[in-house]
Amino acid sequence: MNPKQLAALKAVEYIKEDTIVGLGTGTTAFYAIQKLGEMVKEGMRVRAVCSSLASAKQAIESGIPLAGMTEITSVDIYIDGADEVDDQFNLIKGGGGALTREKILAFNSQLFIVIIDDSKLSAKLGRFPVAVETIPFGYNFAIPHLEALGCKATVRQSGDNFYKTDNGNWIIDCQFQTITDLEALEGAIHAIPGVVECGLFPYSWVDIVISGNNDGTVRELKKIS
Ligand SMILES: O=C(CO)[C@H](O)[C@H](O)COP(=O)(O)O
Repeated sequence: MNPKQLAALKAVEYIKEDTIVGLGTGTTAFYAIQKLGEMVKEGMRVRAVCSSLASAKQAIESGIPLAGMTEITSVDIYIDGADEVDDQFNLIKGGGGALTREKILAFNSQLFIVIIDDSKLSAKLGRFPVAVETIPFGYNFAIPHLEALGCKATVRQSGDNFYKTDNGNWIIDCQFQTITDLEALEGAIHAIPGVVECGLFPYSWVDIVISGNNDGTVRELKKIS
């Protein structure tokens, strides 16, 4: 079994009967959705909210009922991958472009479980670019302000076009050096008009990180504070 699948299978053990489950996006979350689909087929009663149209499609095809968005204001558990995780559990997410919906679910979850493989671990964040979602009108205005914060900013492409998020927006990938103060950087990015959200997730939102390894082991990490 690959390390992402190991982490995902461990995480779904936390899902309880009759709960609202937030389902993330990406190749690691894929395995969690797949397993939850099997659990539902075996009789488990849950309803899901997904952080992307792709994950919602997979959930529906796997037989997982979706919750109506007008019915819920929080989720019991949210399981999702990450692109980079530091010692304190600060995260960079958004490699799959779903950061805004992911952030809404993470912020509004009772239990946020991050599933990764060991290659995602860093002592300090900064290896992976920070995705910044902007409305199309604002993206080009935002670039110099983002670069003034110390990054190299690149608009994400999909073939010959700009990559379009599920919210109809563009993404600017911002490659920083080491990120020393996540909250200050997040605040500065949010202050730029036209920015919808960015892929920085503070440690205080994260409850559990589960990481799989190529050697077939999986572990729950301890937060270093
Ligand atoms: O943030 C994300 C999508 O927006 C993903 O969780 C992140 O990119 C990790 O993806 P993967 O599990 O495929 O490595």
